[in-house]
Amino acid sequence: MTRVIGLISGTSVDGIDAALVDISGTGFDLQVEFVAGATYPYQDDLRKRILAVCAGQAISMAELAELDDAIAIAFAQAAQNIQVDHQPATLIGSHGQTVYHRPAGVGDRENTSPRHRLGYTLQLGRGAVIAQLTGITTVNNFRVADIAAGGQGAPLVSPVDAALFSHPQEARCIQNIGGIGNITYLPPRQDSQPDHWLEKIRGWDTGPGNSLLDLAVQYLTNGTKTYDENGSWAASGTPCHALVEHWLEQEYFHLPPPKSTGRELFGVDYLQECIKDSEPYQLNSADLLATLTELTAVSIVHNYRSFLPKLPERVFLCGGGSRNLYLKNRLQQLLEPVPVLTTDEVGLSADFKEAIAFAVLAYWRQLGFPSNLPTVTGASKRVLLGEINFSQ
Ligand SMILES: Nc1ncnc2c1ncn2[C@@H]1O[C@H](COP(=O)(O)OP(=O)(O)OP(=O)(O)O)[C@@H](O)[C@H]1O
Ligand SMILES: CC(=O)N[C@H]1[C@@H]2OC[C@@H](O2)[C@@H](O)[C@@H]1O[C@H](C)C(=O)O
Repeated sequence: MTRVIGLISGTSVDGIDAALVDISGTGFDLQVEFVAGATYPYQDDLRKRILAVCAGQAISMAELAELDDAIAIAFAQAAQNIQVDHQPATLIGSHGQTVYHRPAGVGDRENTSPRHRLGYTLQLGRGAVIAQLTGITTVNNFRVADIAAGGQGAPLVSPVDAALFSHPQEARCIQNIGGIGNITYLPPRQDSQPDHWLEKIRGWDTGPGNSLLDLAVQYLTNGTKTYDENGSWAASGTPCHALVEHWLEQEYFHLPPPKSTGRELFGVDYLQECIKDSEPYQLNSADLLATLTELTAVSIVHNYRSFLPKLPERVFLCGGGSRNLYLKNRLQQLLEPVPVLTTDEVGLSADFKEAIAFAVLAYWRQLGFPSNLPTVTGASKRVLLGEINFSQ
């Protein structure tokens, strides 16, 4: 049994999720026991600097170095805090903070080969610094090896979903709704030989999760609120279906997987376009929020109906968006009769699933187990994910 800390701050940039877990087993046959989880919000100034860089603001190399230091120190502090009152961990898996993601094969429309260009991705918060500050071996930089092998470098949680949520008879979808949404499709495990089962797993980024909703709430409240708690503001409005239909024409929703995205596409500029599009309809604030929430729900379901081999028997939500009850209800209605639950209902924290996943990815890296799934990321082969930083 290895006690591992998983750390991530996602595209919402709301803070560092830390999970303390005990892991045993090998390959996809793992036992993962959740010991503790907590979210450590970024200091206001650090969050603003990160969001500015994510929005494309230019910074000097000196500022980049300072930002990287500040993030690494905050991550190391989160690792220290989560161990208080617990037996210490011997391994850390740190995703870091994504500040830039350029998916593979996107950006050069002239070239006829869809995957001709390597992706590029940057997660700040150096693992070597976290290892030195905590005294714990730290695995980080998980995405780069998959990208070097021609993959998207995301989503990486799909193999972890496969280990934790697969069912012998049931096809399942695990739908993360963070800043960005991503899906893992898990065919029934009993149906096929292990290798064949792995090849049938699918996963990709479905598009916006909460990113547009959070930005809209900040815009509508002049920054006094950061998200639509429980979706109650959106629930008080009426979605404009004509706008949703129009927004659904966006190329990303029609791009077949493998695909990944980020705030570079579904960020501030995208929201401004949406607001401009909405002007002729004279929507009030609640209607605008309801319409953006509808886009998140409809785009997820559009992805399912367009690209899954078949609809799953059950869908399990995770990520902060699973707490948006209006969004959850809309997903339930649109996917009827498929039940839409949360991962909590099968015993794994919806809030800390991503942090747990990076603990598992670090554990796999330490075992020397190649953990990307080429059918998900589009990589040419399975590779070891993550770089190991020893503390001495
Ligand atoms: N009670 C709630 N009601 C509605 N929305 C919520 C609630 N709690 C959290 N959220 C939403 O969840 C978001 C954070 O989700 P999460 O932490 O899963 O995202 P992330 O991990 O940063 O993103 P990603 O998975 O794309 O990397 C918040 O920004 C907010 O929009
Ligand atoms: C580049 C990057 O950080 N991508 C994130 C982001 O947040 C959600 C979605 O886009 C996802 O696919 C990915 O993270 C998760 C943890 C993943 O790799 O599975």
